[in-house]
Amino acid sequence: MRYLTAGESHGPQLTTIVEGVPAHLTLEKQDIDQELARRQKGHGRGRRMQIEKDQVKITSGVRHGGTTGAPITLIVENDDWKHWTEIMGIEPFEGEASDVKRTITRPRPGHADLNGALKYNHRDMRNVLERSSARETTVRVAAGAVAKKILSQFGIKVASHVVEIGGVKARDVNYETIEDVQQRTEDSPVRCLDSDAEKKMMNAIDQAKEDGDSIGGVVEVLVEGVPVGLGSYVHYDKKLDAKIAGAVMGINAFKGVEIGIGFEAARKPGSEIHDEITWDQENGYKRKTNNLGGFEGGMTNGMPIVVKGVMKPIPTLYKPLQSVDIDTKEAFEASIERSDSCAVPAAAVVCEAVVAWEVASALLDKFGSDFIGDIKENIERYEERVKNF
Ligand SMILES: Cc1cc2nc3c(=O)[nH]c(=O)nc-3n(C[C@H](O)[C@H](O)[C@H](O)COP(=O)(O)O)c2cc1C
Ligand SMILES: C=C(O[C@@H]1CC(C(=O)O)=C[C@@H](OP(=O)(O)O)[C@H]1O)C(=O)O
Repeated sequence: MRYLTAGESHGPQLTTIVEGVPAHLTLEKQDIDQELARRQKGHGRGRRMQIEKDQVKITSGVRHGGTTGAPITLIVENDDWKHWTEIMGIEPFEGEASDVKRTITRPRPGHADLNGALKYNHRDMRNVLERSSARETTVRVAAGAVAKKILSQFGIKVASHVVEIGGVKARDVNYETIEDVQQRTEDSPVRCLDSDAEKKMMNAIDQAKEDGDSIGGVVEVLVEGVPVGLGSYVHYDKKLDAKIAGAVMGINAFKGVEIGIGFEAARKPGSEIHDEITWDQENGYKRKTNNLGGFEGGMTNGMPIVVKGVMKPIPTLYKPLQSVDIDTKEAFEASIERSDSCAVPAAAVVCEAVVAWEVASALLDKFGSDFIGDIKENIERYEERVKNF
């Protein structure tokens, strides 16, 4: 599967074209809207999220609630667009050219503004921020919702939770089932499983906001029910753990990825890290532990996939950092755009989407991608062979 996205943060809409989705997958608008709504929630978001009520329009590739195998076009309109038509100057606007006084000439440290302006020769850095904005993650979540729907056909479940915000760490990351994680995180304003840490995280976000500052954190994505052997060791660009790492790093403001125990592996001997192999008649091969987060040799090993991503603090600060005006070259405080003070809970949903996408793509690479019924049969046959191996 592949997808492209297009659209500006304050333009009319975001669009994605998703290609390679098997035919005869039941896909309703609601499957996507519920993921879009999850992405909009979370303590610490700015005023923009009160303006938007993200809903998808499916304009191709789906008929009578089922996919046809043709490219699927997904559109999310920006409700805020009506306030930005003059500044954006996108057709069919027929007024004067954009008001030059609204030109952005003071780059924000930590955002794409200055590098993008230099690279593309934009003297108005709005041309950069409109596309570098994480508003684009709406349609990545929409594409991820399609991936999740594919995975759900084969009993593969995806969830995420927030494990750290602004230095406050969740202690109780124990959970019974993946449904338990899904339920408890939906009930939490910061998507955290530890209710003590949840309150401290909310306080940290409120404090950052009061101080005109921002904070980041760590999210964890879990994928359960994955067959053994997705991805491959035979070539670097077939390793599924590497693809997942790339997808997570591709999320705006993500600065690090861990698979399983990740960086902790540097501090422990092999005897405490590697997951011992067992076998029994009923279940076939299993692991006693899951330190390596479901991967060996770039392939899934049948254990749950466990991926962590680190999000840096939001760059736009109400207490701005020093910058330089690109017109006058004078030192200025950076431009203040309306902003989130913490978007880690929302980013967890984005992280889920991009991981689901990579896993679903690897699944279709292995088992075929034309008709959902053929894929089911292929998986059943494969799982039988693996069990009796
Ligand atoms: C869900 C989400 C919301 C974000 N909201 C903001 C925001 O309100 N203000 C801001 O300056 N950056 C925000 N960011 C981060 C910027 O988009 C990001 O830092 C920027 O694109 C530069 O990319 P980089 O941080 O990956 O280098 C957000 C990121 C995510 C994932
Ligand atoms: C719009 C979203 O996030 C935006 C991401 C973002 C950025 O710079 O990344 C800046 C803010 O945009 P605005 O200035 O319009 O408030 C966020 O609100 C969204 O997540 O849907």
